[in-house]
Amino acid sequence: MTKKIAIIGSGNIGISLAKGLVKADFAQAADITLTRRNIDNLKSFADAGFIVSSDNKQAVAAADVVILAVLPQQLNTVLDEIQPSINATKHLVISVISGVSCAAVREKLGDDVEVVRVMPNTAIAIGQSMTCMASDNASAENIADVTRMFETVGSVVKINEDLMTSATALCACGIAFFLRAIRAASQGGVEIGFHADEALKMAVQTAKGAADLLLLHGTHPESEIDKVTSPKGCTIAGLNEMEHNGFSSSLIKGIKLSALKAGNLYTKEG
Ligand SMILES: NC(=O)C1=CN([C@@H]2O[C@H](COP(=O)(O)OP(=O)(O)OC[C@H]3O[C@@H](n4cnc5c(N)ncnc54)[C@H](OP(=O)(O)O)[C@@H]3O)[C@@H](O)[C@H]2O)C=CC1
Ligand SMILES: O=C(O)[C@@H]1CCC=N1
Repeated sequence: MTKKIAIIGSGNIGISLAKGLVKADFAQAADITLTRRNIDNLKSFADAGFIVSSDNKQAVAAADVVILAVLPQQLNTVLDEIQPSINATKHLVISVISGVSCAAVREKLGDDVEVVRVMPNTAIAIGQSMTCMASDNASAENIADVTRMFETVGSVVKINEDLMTSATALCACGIAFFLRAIRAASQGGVEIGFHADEALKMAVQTAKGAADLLLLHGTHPESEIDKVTSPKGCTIAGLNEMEHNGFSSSLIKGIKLSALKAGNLYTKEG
């Protein structure tokens, strides 16, 4: 039997996940219920065959897998609301919410509920997510199921739960960091003579090539950089100028601050 999925909180990441699961043929749209308070914003998804609803309790009651995807500050209201509809023997709860432990979810939903915490990124919509996963009580079977689910929409790494906020910064926020780097490169491209659209296309393909070199060769970035930097050449001149201006340092500092912030997004009191 196909498992029914309820995505509670269908905003940026909930929708990206739903699209990715359908695109990867992991689920049919009709097996996924999308909830949010303002369902007018989900009209195109209803048209595409998803079930859309503002009734979280009903969505949970009809589901086998409950995916929590509201903002951390919206979570307590949702947990209080769905708690009476949760059945520990039936439901597997998956939370994508930053900074909220499996134990904190169980504190509201019940001690015997299996909870898996996952941290995908928005590239999940195109099957290219880097998803980190942790649980302190899910069965091996449920862990394997969740791994399979998220492997259909990208790569999955199982980590210790205490590293989940670090994973949030590096992988989930990381999408924005690399996108900003691409934007900056395209802005540089405009200054040196290209129209904005062609500069962006060139920067995007160059970034993709860099990532693919590492993925396909399995090499370290510096060894690929060594192949680009001709002695007395223009690459090393540009790279060193960037480093003098704090390129690596600013990326590292940004990731550290994001990780710190990710750990402080939620309070039990709401
Ligand atoms: N965006 C990202 O790249 C990633 C986000 N995350 C995590 O995912 C979670 C969601 O983030 P994101 O998608 O960006 O945020 P959004 O604000 O885009 O989505 C949250 C959604 O929750 C809905 N919502 C709020 N309250 C309720 C409620 N009581 N019942 C049902 N739905 C509700 C909102 O819609 P409405 O107001 O209509 O109810 C909104 O659509 C966060 O906890 C974040 O930490 C994790 C990984 C990556
Ligand atoms: O910015 C945020 O808080 C969320 C969590 C990770 C990505 N977006």
